[in-house]
Amino acid sequence: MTLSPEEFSSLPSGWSGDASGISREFSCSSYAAGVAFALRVALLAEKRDHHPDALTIAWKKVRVTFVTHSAGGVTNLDVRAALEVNALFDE
Ligand SMILES: C[C@H](O)[C@H](O)[C@H]1CNC2=NC(N)=NC(=O)C2=N1
Repeated sequence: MTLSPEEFSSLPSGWSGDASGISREFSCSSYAAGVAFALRVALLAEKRDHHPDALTIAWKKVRVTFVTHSAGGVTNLDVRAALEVNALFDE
């Protein structure tokens, strides 16, 4: 089931979006730290079998976007993934 408007207003810290996906941009201490973080996001996604729609590495920044492709919108799977990515970043 896709998120209700109320659920969109209480996304995990730093995340925003709409029915097309939720995203957060993470600031990293260096380009290499960003690449390492993106790899950890990718490995988590493999473990959970829930993958970012987009995982973009830029200079000292990583942007992560989730949407549940099979549901055609944002679901609790995406919110759970966002929380886990936040926890990875905060480790
Ligand atoms: C077969 C496999 O479980 C599916 O293709 C999974 C993989 N990862 C996925 N990730 C996301 N974000 N949405 C999906 O619908 C999805 N489907």
